[in-house]
Amino acid sequence: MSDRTPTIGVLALQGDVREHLTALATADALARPVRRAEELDDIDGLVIPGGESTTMSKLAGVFGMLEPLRAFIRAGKPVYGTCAGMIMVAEKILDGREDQETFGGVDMIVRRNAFGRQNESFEAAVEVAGIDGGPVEGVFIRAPWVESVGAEVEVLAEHGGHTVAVRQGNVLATSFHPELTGDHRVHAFFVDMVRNAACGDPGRI
Ligand SMILES: NC(=O)CC[C@H](N)C(=O)O
Repeated sequence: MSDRTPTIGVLALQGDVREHLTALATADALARPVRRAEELDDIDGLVIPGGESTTMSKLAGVFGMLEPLRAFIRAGKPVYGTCAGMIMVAEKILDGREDQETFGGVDMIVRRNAFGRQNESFEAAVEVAGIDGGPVEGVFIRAPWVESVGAEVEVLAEHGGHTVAVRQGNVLATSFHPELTGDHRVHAFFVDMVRNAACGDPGRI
């Protein structure tokens, strides 16, 4: 594991950017907002925040970020998507806008607003594989769930019989928002993924 403090960007096109910057800083990373493709060259990993994936997708197109982000993910740089960010790293979306583009990276089908129909917003204790110290408090806000995954995808957590956290190699995704609680263990887990990737170890769990 590298001792260097990793620099982690938060995609700042739309969504709860500030909360992720704070959580990453607490988890011992240098955190900075990223809005332009050139800024991807200076970061070791990227968080895609929660927000509204249709807007984020549209803005990514307008700002010329779709292809650079796809290349960033393909290059093996660690990426963590929360909620709308999870949708953005899915290969396929259900209940999305017809022309909604994603960055991809995780071979999964994600259903937008899946929990939202019954219940707009709720919190639940979620046991996440690889996160020690008991369940994390999952904040679900019009959250997606993972409908199905390909063979390369590890399911890390489920809630109510639905997959809510996954990892495929360098890409981590959760339906819920750990940045909205004071518990930054999921961010610390991601910072470790970034450290391990920076020293050439894919750091699979
Ligand atoms: N909290 C969230 O990020 C909500 C995601 C939102 N429902 C979407 O489809 O993008």
